Amino acid sequence: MSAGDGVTPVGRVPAGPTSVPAEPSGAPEPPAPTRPDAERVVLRLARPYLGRLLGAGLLAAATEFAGLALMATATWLLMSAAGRPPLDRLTVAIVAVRALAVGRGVFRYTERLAGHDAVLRMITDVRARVFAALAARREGTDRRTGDALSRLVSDVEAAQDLLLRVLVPGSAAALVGLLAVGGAALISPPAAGVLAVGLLVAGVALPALATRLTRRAADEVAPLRGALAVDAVDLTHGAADLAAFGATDAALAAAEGRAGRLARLERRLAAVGFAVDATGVLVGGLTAAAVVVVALRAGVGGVLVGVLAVGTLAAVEVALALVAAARQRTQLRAGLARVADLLTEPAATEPVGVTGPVGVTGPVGVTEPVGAAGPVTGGHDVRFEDVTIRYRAGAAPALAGFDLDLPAGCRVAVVGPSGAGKSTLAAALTGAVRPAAGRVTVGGVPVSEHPADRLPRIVGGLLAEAYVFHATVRENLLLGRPDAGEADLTDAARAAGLLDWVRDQPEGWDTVVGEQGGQLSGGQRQRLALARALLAAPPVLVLDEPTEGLDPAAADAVLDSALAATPAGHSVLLISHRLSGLAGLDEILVLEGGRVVQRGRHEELVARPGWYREQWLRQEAAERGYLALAP
Ligand SMILES: Nc1ncnc2c1ncn2[C@@H]1O[C@H](COP(=O)(O)OP(=O)(O)OP(=O)(O)O)[C@@H](O)[C@H]1O
Repeated sequence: MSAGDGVTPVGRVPAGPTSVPAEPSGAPEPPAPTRPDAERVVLRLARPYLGRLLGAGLLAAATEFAGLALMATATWLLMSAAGRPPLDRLTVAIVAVRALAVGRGVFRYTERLAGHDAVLRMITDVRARVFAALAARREGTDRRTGDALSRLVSDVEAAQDLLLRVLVPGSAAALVGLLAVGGAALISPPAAGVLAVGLLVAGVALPALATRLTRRAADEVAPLRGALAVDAVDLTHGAADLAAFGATDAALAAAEGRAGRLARLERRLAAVGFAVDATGVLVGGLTAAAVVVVALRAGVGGVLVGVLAVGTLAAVEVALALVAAARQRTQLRAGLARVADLLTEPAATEPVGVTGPVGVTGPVGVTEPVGAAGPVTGGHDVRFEDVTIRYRAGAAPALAGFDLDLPAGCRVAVVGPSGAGKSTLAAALTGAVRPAAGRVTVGGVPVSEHPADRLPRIVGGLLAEAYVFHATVRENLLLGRPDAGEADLTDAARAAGLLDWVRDQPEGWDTVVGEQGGQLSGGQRQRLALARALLAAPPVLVLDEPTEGLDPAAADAVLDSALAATPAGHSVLLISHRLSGLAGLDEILVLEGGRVVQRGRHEELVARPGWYREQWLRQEAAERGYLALAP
């Protein structure tokens, strides 16, 4: 990314109705530009399972061939039996029919087993990589939850279908087609020539036609499905706000519009599919008729003509599997392109720990952070050098020429009005946004060069809009440090002012907090997120508005105890609106419009005219008034 390019942080979702009701904002992405190499990217991941896939392909070919041979042998048997020959002349054919009928079932079963075994192994790997890429994505993304979900589920299934529904049956059909022509040539070379033409029409021309007719519509389907997944998330999570603003109908109408378009596209795809299938049946019939005429003219005997006719019908049917494969391939293109895009993004999104356990699911489905194998110890100096961050090209920078030295063990607060750039600072430190100019280093190494699974163990804490999982209090806390014991949980909860509440709950640590902590008050949710950050205790602890939602007295107490609970030698970067409780910090920076306008210790700043002093006096007066009114 060049300096000045817009940077979009990870995990920040444009809030509220902005993204929902208006048709243009929620409109589906334009069809993904097709990547010619998308299939290659996905197939590269299948390499370790090539042997298994090859086996599945051969078994699929054996299944189809057994079916074809069964039809041909059964026809020969029936027609020969009509002439009442001695039974011993039919014995071999009778045994062959039985063997082929049983063999076909066995081949089909083992093919499914081998194919699914290979593909499910591969898909686990692909899903882990896609998940890791989504999780490790540090910049350039404003992907929405629903879209990410859609990538993780349906797009990844495209990779599975590419192998199971396109490559395996497609190559089996091609192989069996060749064998059928070879077999027919043994009876009558001219008839084999006609069969070859019929198979080329069914297996090459028709698939090409199907691809041509459905490509455009198919390319629109995947982004539309992604947009609908986003709609589903917005409509459920934003239901209360939409209702409050009377925007429910508009949002529903927009979503219905997209659903209608998707249905129309799918209908069109189905109609073209039926037409092509019908043409395929016609091609089969015409080819069989032509084979019969040519074979009769070539003087082939009656029984063998019958065998050729039925064999032709069966062979064309096998070749028509290529039409289905082509159709499927067309429909998979957009999904595959989206997966390939994600898997080939530049280094910053390099898959995290794909060789190890990625996103290990905990006891009730809370996903542990990658690499959260215990706290990292040791000093980690943080330095911002002339850092400029711009979210959109041409827009005013969120941070401009920002410098900060945060030696290991130092405690610094960043304060300032709303929109000053405080959270952007934290995002730059955690690698969620990348500076357009300047650099941010931790332990002397630029943030972007830290391995993605290591940085969160050095820098972390309570970030803006911390997520609370639909799990128990214990599980939410253990996310911070999976190996924490009961005493650690108690200490962290006490420091965050959550312990009394936990002890009051009948289920204690096992109290389920609801989706996004919906069964907690705003303050309890904040304390829970703070306790988790304190439990994680990274060497560089970022606390973005740790006391938001707490009343002044509780906020002071929680901030004091949280700072006291931070181990000596660990640095703290505290971001706050409130100026109370900052007296013990080593330095306070006042940000305005992305620039540092004041810096110093609390007692220096309150003594100087400026934003800090004004704000301090205002907050003091307001809080004194609040406390005076409080019962
Ligand atoms: N994801 C984003 N996309 C575009 N602009 C953004 C994004 N996040 C923040 N900004 C802009 O960057 C500027 C700084 O925002 P930031 O969230 O860092 O401010 P803040 O000081 O933390 O504000 P607050 O105290 O209200 O949380 C603001 O002008 C904001 O509109």
